Formats: sequence, structure tokens, C-alpha cells
Amino acid sequence: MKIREFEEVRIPVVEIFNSISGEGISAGEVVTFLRVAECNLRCSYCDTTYSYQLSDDNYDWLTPQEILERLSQYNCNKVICTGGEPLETTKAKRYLPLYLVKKGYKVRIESNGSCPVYSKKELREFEIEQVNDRLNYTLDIKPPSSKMSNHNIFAENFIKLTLGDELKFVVANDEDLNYAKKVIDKYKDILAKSNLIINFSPVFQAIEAESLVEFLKENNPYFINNNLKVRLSLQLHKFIWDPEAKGV
Ligand SMILES: Nc1nc2[nH]cc(C(=O)O)c2c(=O)[nH]1
Ligand code: SF4
Ligand SMILES: [Mg+2]
Repeated sequence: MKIREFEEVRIPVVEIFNSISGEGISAGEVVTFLRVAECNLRCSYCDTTYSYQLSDDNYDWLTPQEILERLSQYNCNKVICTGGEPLETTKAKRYLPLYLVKKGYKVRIESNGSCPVYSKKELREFEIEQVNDRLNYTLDIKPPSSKMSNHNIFAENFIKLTLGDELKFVVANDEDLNYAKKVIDKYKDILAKSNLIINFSPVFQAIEAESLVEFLKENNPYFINNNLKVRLSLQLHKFIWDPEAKGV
């Protein structure tokens, strides 16, 4: 889709709010969240089911121009595009993060890892030559407990990631940890080369953060030997606010 065509579409927006980024590399930074509707997955542990409950009162169908107007009220140049799934390939919402980059925002995309990151052609269509640090990805890798692990995209996406990008394993049990280890081992060379950060994040209240720390300590020699940057990531927003709260 070209930028001109994109300017004519409407996008289902669930919520826009300022908060601190709760997870990963950007944790603790004040950012504007832009949550688009709909998701191609149905994870067992989804904490944003309201983003895909199809009812018109849940979303506002906004034009790109209206989204820019809403964003400008938040006075922040950093946007986290989340959902739902922002990168679904068949939907116009896929191009919203590129549009925001084009308009001068620094954008991080929180994707479920089942959709391709942008191709060079898509960047060109939005008249973006070099993204540099204006566009970063946080890609989930869905483990067995999510029941969605057959949707993961691996090498084709990993190869396009660079410094400032990150992967996130949201894990609930030992089976998930073993799965994560296997994925990391299989793709360790690409992962090390891409300079990204690999986050381990516990499904809220499903696995003790302490046992995740044990896992990271145990596997640290392996991570170091393979030049992998691995971290624990807790969802700060679940500690600061009611874990069920929206818009935080
Ligand atoms: N504070 C805060 N940080 C977040 N990081 C990722 C979020 C998401 O829902 O994707 C999120 C969220 O909803 N709130
Ligand atoms: S990918 Fe994210 S929004 Fe979609 S079902 Fe899974 S947890 Fe929920
Ligand atoms: Mg979320």
C-alpha cells in the first residue's frame, strides 16, 4: 500500500494513552501507547482480549490524520504500537507504524511474532529509505502454553532485526523454557549477529520470577559463549496498577 492510499483508510483503534513502557528494553520510559484492534492469534494467556472482541463500541475507526491529531494531544514523540496485532498482513493497520515514522515519531512495534516485519518494498512505499533508530520491533515467540506456537516466524524475521530490536518469550512453565532454549539454540548465530535482546517474561502469576532467574543463571554460560544478550523482563504495569486495568 502506498502512503497516499493509506491516508484514505480508517483504522480500528482501541485506545491511546500515555504511560511508562512496562516491558523489555524500553521499560520505564514514558511513551504513548496506540492499541489497534484485532489479532490473528488467540493465546491462552491473552491479557488484552478486549482488543479483539468485535463490537463497535470497543473501537473508534479513525483516519490516519485523526490518529495524528489524537497523538499530538499526548505531547510525546515515542509511540508503542500494540494490539491486538499491529502487523497483520491483510489489514491497513499494518502501515500505521510506518506512517507515524514518516510523520516524525519514534516507533516501537509490539508484535506477536506471527507476521512478517516490513520488507524493503513496504518501506519504499512509505518513502522511508533508512529506519535507523526510528522504528524498532519487539517480537514475541509464542511457546507451547500459548497454544499458538505453530504460528511463530523465525529466521525470516530474525534476519531483519538489528540493535534496538528484541524478542520476548512469555513463558508459563518448564515446557515453555525448554522450547525457548531449543529455539535459541537453533537460531543462535542469527540472534547473536542481529545484536538484539532476548527477554524472558513470566506469564503473570503463572510462573515465579524467581524460578526464571534460576533458569537464566543456569544458562548464562551458554548465553555468554554464544554472544546472546538475555534478560528477565517483568511487566511493570501489572505491579504499578491493577493487573486488569486498561489504559495503563
Ligand atoms: N505500560 C504498559 N506497557 C506495555 N508494554 C506492552 C504492552 C502491551 O499491551 O502490548 C503494555 C501495556 O499495555 N502497558
Ligand atoms: S497475540 Fe497478543 S493480543 Fe493476540 S491473542 Fe496473543 S496475547 Fe492476545
Ligand atoms: Mg499486552
